[in-house]
Amino acid sequence: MRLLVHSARQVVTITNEDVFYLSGRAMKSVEVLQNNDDGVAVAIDDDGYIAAVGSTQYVRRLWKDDDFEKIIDATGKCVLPGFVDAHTHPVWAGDRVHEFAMKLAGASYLEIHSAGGGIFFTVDSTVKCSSEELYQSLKDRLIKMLKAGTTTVECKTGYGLETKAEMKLLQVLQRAKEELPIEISLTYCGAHAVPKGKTPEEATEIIIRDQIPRLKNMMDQKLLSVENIDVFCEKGIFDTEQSRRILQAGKEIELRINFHGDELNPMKSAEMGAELNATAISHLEMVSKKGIEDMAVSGTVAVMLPTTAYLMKLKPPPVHEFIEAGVPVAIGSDFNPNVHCLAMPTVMNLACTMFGMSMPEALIAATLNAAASLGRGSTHGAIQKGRVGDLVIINANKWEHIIYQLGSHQHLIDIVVKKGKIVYRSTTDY
Ligand SMILES: N=CN[C@@H](CCC(=O)O)C(=O)O
Ligand SMILES: [Zn+2]
Repeated sequence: MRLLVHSARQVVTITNEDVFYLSGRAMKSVEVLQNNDDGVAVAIDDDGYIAAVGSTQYVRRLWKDDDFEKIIDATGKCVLPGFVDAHTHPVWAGDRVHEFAMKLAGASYLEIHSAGGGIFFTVDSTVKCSSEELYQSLKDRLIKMLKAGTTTVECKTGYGLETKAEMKLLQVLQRAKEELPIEISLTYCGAHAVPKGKTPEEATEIIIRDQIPRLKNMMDQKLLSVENIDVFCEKGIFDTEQSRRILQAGKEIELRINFHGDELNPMKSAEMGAELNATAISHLEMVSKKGIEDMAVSGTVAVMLPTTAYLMKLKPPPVHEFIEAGVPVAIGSDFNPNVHCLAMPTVMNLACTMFGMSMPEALIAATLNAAASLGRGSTHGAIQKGRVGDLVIINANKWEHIIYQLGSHQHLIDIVVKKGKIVYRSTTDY
């Protein structure tokens, strides 16, 4: 056995049902094991999967202490599933702190983008960097995410745009996937913006005729393992029909559809995504009622991004309409040079304060439902026998502190476990 965590004050299992996600009324509460005698324990096997969860006495009867490679005494602490960040753009160079100042002074995101800033500024800085430089900054960001409790993260390309540069970003992410202890779900997002000097139609053709076939070729040669395809479906970027063609081409090479839609303008992205059986759609501030209904039917996950709405002062998306309609709602940090947030505890706090979510809703959105948005709803995001042994152990006697104590996750997170291995321990930092 790889790991025993025992005597915890609480273990938040999320659910005891055999489900891939939670929605509707089932999001109102999370399953918490608490035992006032000798606390609660989790045992993780040699392959990194959860072998047992229950009272410390029960779990300790199943094995001898000598059977475990490592034992953690979690007396007085709470154990949660590792967080799953459903949406990030982590590989880029050149910060945009100057644009933050412009936005504070009133400039809008699309104004900055149309004037050649925004994504274009980042692309210009990124393409000048070597793969090694990009890898080192990516690694630094991913390790910070891990220390903030994220054990699985969706990572997009999108700051290369041209074919060669996009393939380079995919390779940098692939290296991180192979070398780092955080699990990565890799997303190809060549359609993040229309490269300068091209029309959206020309860019769409290049993506379909050149980039996607190259991607397939590299995947066939096992040089890349990309899981998802993304596009920025937005007025002035890729329209809904161009987005549909790109996503369909990705689907044909067996990528899951997971894209940006209905953010700044109503685009009927949700309706289009549901038609294509998208796994997930992000943002959705401007979604229509029909779009919500269609996503409920197709089982598409709605990925809400509270940091973006906060920074850009967007109208909050209709989170409760999604939940009541039966759509699985997830959250993500949307880490990118526009929104510099690496920590899911902060995202959960903003989901509550900005979007009116309850703490159980925010935690489910940051674990099981985020896992579902990455095709991992049956294996990640909950502490159940047979699921991956990803844990966050916090120095608090009630799990809600991880959301309530805004900006304090560094002080609360004691240990992060990925597949039964300790990948971060706060004491080693001091
Ligand atoms: N909307 C498109 N992509 C990002 C922003 C990327 C950028 O501004 O660099 C987002 O999700 O918010
Ligand atoms: Zn994004």
